[in-house]
Amino acid sequence: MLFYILLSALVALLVYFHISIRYSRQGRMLSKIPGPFSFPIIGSLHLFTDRSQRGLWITIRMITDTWYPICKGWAMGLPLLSVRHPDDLEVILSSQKACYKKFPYKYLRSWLNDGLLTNKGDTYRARRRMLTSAFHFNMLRRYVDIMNEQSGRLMTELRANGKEIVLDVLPIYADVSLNIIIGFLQFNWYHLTSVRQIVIKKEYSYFNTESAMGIDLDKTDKKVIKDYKEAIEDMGTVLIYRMLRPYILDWMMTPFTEIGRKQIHALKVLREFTDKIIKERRKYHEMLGGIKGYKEFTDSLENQDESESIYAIGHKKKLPMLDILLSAEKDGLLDEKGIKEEVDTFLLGGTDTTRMVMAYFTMLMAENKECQDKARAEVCELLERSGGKTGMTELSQMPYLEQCIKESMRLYPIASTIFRHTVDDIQLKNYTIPAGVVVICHIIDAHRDPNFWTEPEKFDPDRFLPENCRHRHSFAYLPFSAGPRNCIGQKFGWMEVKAVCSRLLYNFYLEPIDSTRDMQLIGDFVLRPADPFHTKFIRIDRE
Ligand code: HEM
Repeated sequence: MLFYILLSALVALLVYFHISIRYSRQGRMLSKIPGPFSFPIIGSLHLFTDRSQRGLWITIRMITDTWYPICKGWAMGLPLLSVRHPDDLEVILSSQKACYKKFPYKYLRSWLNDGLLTNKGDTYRARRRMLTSAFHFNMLRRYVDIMNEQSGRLMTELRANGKEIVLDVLPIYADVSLNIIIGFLQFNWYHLTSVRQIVIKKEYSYFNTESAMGIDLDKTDKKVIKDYKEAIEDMGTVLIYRMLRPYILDWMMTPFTEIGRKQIHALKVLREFTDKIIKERRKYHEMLGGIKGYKEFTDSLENQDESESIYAIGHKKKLPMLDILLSAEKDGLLDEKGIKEEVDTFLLGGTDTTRMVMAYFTMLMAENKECQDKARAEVCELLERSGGKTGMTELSQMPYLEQCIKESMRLYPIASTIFRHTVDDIQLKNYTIPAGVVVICHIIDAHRDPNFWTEPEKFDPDRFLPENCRHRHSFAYLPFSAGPRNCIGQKFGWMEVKAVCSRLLYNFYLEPIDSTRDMQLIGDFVLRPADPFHTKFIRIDRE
């Protein structure tokens, strides 16, 4: 008897839950938008029968193609709206009413907390303003040296493989991108000249000069970096797992489940890595007499003389990323937790992204020989004069290489899908959407929409000739997103990718082994191939 009473109560509760959601103002507004059939409670989750990462990718593509250009869905009471048309993307990404992030970014909060990627409101705006100065042109100029050094080192390693070698391109760029971002955070040692500083760097650098700056990773660092990369991959798996099972709440991520154990272990590794980077930088400043406050630093920016030496401690005019955070801490604008959140965020935002852009560029150059030769001719003309190095001047004079990278990022946008949460009603092209909806922005579908790109599957860098871009919808191409929450690191990432890709073409001919036509894609933090992808590298020997 008791069983039947409880069962009836449960059914009544579920019916109430269903009616109160679907027939609310929000539900009624969404009902006008087309979409797949939604069952009570589970909504459209029944479509996701294959819950692997491959299955997820295929189902989502099926949904966005079938219900072009907009569709709604439900998942355990959560209203979802899928958009891909540039007009709708423009409204969503430009709107202050939709610059919030909840699902699925909330699954990253156990790691990134209030870091820039996951934060919102006034704290977000204050931090974004503060961190923007790390990407000032004068700072970017200095980072070029790190990029040069790192890409040179990668080429030396690749060249040591012999005249010809077939490699899986996916892991190739992992170390170079991680080392460059550590260099960006710490800006260690590079431009420090005093003897005292050189002694300090040897004694106190956890990521000693060799590892952080990439001359030679020693064994300890290699293990640390391998574990770190695996932990990021594990967090990607956790993210997808939880996106498909929104009923799993944070408190359920315990050591008693496999997925809980995976997250706990990954977070431990990620935290240790970040703590070490911060600890090392603190020690460095202690040795040099302490860091200035943020206010003193920003005041001095006002009167900056471009030619001035900016690196000697005590005379800083611009700071590397981690020093901005430490100086903000000194002025009470940020605490230790905030520093960690931003370091974690930048490590995530700045490694897998650039690394995968380089990988797709390599695959596509190998498959498109004419474009490869043309880009190489441009690069060689510049690099033969500079002794193989890429300074700011060289990087600004590679228009065709840029077109090739842009076209790679069109076909394979690293952030293929991003999400926003509406906090007010918003008028899209054909529908008004209510507050409280998760908007899924399918950037990859906009990049391959035949209404905006002729023969969208074809690799054609000439699409990015200035005369061909002029009349294109400005939201048909969004590799770095757009609007108030666009990529803060785009100039840095763009420079890094050019530095590495130009050196690649200068050092190697590329030939296809696997084909991008057969490549199965999956998406977690970034868009990746599901399987290894092989390309042949043929060394170019010069006198
Ligand atoms: C070529 C490589 C890169 C691509 C394609 C890329 C793409 C993107 C995209 C599409 C977003 C928006 C994500 C969203 O709304 O969910 C984003 C955000 C972000 N990116 Fe990048 N990114 C790249 C490189 C970098 C680098 C090198 C850094 C750091 C140095 C970085 C740091 C960030 C951060 C912190 C955010 C969050 C910004 C905010 O919400 O205010 N990215 N990136």
